[in-house]
Amino acid sequence: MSRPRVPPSGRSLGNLRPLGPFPVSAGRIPSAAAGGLCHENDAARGPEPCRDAMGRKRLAWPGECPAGAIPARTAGPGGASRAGEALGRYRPVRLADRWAADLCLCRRARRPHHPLRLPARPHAGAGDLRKAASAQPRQGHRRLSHRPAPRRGGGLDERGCAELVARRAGGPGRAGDIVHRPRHPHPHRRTGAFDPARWHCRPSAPLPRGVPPGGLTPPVTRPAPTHVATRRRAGFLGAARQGSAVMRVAIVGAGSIGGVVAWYLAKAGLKPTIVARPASASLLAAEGLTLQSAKGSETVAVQATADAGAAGPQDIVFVGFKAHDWPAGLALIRPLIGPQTIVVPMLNGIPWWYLDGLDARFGDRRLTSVDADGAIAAAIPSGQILGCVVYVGANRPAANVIDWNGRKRLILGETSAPAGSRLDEVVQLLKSADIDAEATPDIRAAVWQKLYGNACFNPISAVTGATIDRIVGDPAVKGVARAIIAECMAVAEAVGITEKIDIDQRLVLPPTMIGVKTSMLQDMEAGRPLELGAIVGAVAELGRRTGVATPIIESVGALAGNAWQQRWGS
Ligand SMILES: NC(=O)C1=CN([C@@H]2O[C@H](COP(=O)(O)OP(=O)(O)OC[C@H]3O[C@@H](n4cnc5c(N)ncnc54)[C@H](OP(=O)(O)O)[C@@H]3O)[C@@H](O)[C@H]2O)C=CC1
Ligand SMILES: CC(C)(CO)C(=O)C(=O)O
Repeated sequence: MSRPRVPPSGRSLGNLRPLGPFPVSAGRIPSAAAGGLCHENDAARGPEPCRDAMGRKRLAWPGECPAGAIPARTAGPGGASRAGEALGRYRPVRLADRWAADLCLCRRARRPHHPLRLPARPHAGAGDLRKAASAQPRQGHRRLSHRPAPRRGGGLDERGCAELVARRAGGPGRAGDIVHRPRHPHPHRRTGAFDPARWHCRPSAPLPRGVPPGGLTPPVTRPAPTHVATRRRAGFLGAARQGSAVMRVAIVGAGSIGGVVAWYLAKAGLKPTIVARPASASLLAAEGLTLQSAKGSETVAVQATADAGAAGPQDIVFVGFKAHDWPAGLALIRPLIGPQTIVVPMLNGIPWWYLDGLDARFGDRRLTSVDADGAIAAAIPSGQILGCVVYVGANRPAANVIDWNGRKRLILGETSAPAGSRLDEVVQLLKSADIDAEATPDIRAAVWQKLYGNACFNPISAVTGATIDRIVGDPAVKGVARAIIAECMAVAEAVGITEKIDIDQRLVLPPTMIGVKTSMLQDMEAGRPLELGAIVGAVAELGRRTGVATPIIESVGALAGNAWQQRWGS
């Protein structure tokens, strides 16, 4: 598999330092009290005017602490030392705020993730983790925790943290233990009080279960088929929880996005089956799936197979293919689909199903830019699809290792049927696995909301090689992005989307987008095909059908395609 080249600057998902005075928020951590959001979708709400400590006007993101309003450090667990704070080594942030932000820290102002420690030096970036990963035998890197920076002045090192927590919790601490933020809403958020019972300490090398040291390929367990009537009565989740019926969940295309979803489902004990090409399937089955983020690195055991027929019909199939992978990948999906199967394509761009169920004025339902010969529509029954919009940032340095930016938001919606219980159940399933899933009554509006960003950032990044912040940090390039969004909005309106956005607000980045390479830039760097059909071609195609001109997005798309050809051949 070709791997993305890590540029000499090391500026990748995890190792970032924006250079210019970008129109981004000042890197404050959103406050819990104000709802602390940290999603790209915050762009839809946009920054709000406020004043900083000097009384100057500035824009702040919803939930963001204005500079003058950052609360003083509270004396809760993990508070940094006063000395460190005075030296400017620590950001005086309440931990409750950090949890509320789900450790979704601004790359520009990113601080170590350890909830008990806020030292000065940035923690290891993705590049460091990769080095560490390659330096260790696979079996030995089940937990590739970030090695904390050496102590400088105040702050606790990892060992100190473990001991402190253990002391507070009244139990023994071990060096290397990782202290996790509480999984559930926590009294700290309201009171700031410390409740040791709520903290988890995990041993340093406990995972994955079921992967023996030699790395055996575990058999793919194929649960006994459940009587459909039973599942219907109990609902999917109900059936799974009763233990009388095992819900069968498969992930096909466990790349960056599919991998994040697979990891969370596996971690939650839902035993998803990953269906992949033989090499990836054996690697995943033998070594597990590793997720690396600012929180650390953890590997879970997964069931993986290249034999979709053996896995058989599933209750839910999540598909993480890129739009152009679908036609070739259908062979892997078909055996997983039975009459009750729900298929969830996790995609950027305009999906092939977009025109299903819309009125006849759009003519042919088929979008040739994404489903040229109608093979996808023929293979996936339209009534069994749940649309899905993905707010996750991830990269895949190896077939079983994912670098992840910490976001795990999926928006799901019915594509043609009215929203109902099956949508709720899939959302609940994802939530039960700690994925931030939401149901929307209008999945097409959600598709466009996300597409406004992808349609400009992805092809521009493929042409220029710029991370997203550098695109909006250059006024001329930002102008191109603005023009592309305006064209997209005109097409969206023509196909019936009434929701409007403020383009300038859409181009003010939330902290998590700083330094992010788009998936299209990652593909460009790795020599993989670009997802231009769904992100550019389909917008232009819908524009043609509705009489809306899209010259800018078509031009940038053409440049991106040409840049790929010059670099990688046709
Ligand atoms: N990456 C990101 O940050 C984001 C991506 N998205 C969107 O999510 C979707 C998925 O993207 P992403 O996860 O990045 O894609 P990746 O390229 O990381 O993953 C694609 C997966 O599909 C597999 N695959 C492709 N073709 C086949 C085939 N014919 N048979 C079997 N397996 C196949 C690949 O397997 P193999 O390794 O064997 O090639 C890989 O596991 C895209 O629409 C993307 O735009 C949305 C938000 C953010
Ligand atoms: C850039 C990002 C994460 C959000 O626009 C994305 O969706 C992509 O990389 O394709």
